[in-house]
Amino acid sequence: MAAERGGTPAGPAPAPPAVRAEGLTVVRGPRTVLRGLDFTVPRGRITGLLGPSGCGKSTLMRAVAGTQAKVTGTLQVLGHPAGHPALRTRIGYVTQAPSVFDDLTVRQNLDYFAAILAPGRAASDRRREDVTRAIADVDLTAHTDALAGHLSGGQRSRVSLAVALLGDPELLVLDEPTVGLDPVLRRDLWTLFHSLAADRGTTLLVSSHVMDEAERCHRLLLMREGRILAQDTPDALRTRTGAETVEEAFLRLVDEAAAAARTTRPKETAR
Ligand SMILES: Nc1ncnc2c1ncn2[C@@H]1O[C@H](COP(=O)(O)OP(=O)(O)OP(=O)(O)O)[C@@H](O)[C@H]1O
Repeated sequence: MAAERGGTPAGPAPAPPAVRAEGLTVVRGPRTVLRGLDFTVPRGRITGLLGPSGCGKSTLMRAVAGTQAKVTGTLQVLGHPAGHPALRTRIGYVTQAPSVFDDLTVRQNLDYFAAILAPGRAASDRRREDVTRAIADVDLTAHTDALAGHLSGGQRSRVSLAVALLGDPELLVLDEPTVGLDPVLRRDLWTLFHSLAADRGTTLLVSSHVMDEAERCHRLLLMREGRILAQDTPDALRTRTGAETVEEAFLRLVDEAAAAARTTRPKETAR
């Protein structure tokens, strides 16, 4: 089990979060897509980013991965400002669109990216081990020599995930990794995510718009219309709202937010 960094002999001090955002705001085109978000992502845990389509999940992930323009506010990632060059090899980011070469096999795709991460003849044994392990991690060993262009959509996204796992990143940012997968593969991927967190100490930020995946996360960021509605464990969210499921808790929080907006609006317009 990976040790949490930052412990002291007097007692374990809580490790600083992997991601800390304060007043995070993103403008895309004419729209303010993220509106002053404050949140943290704890290290070595799985944080689920959940909310309806279009609420800003991908934009938030792009900001954390350092690929989003027009980001303001504070966004610290693994102790650096998001997008810092020192973060390039420490973050694995998988977008919704698989980025693989269709005319290469699964192994050739991974060999290519492994050679960028660890170039040179001296690293060739390590590269071979890393590639074989990453292919096994995503359950594609039977397809090692298949052309990526001949794989299904779900298999191609798993090749992208394997590429992200190659460098053993400290932070994995996964945008809807289970979309289009059958229930068995979804379960297997969640098992992999839990073993990455428990055995390798990896921090995972995983988005989904399927609320039943919320139960598989250690912690949740619930989003709606560019804002964070709540951040807590699934248990705490259910207890706080008196709901039986995270989906029901989400709906109650939406109603609470709408009621709060109704009570503040007359005062604002009365000025
Ligand atoms: N390139 C762009 N220019 C302008 N607005 C954009 C652009 N891309 C996304 N948006 C807007 O930003 C908002 C958030 O989009 P985003 O893709 O982050 O949402 P999401 O929660 O990830 O959605 P989904 O679950 O459907 O992927 C949406 O309202 C979308 O219309």
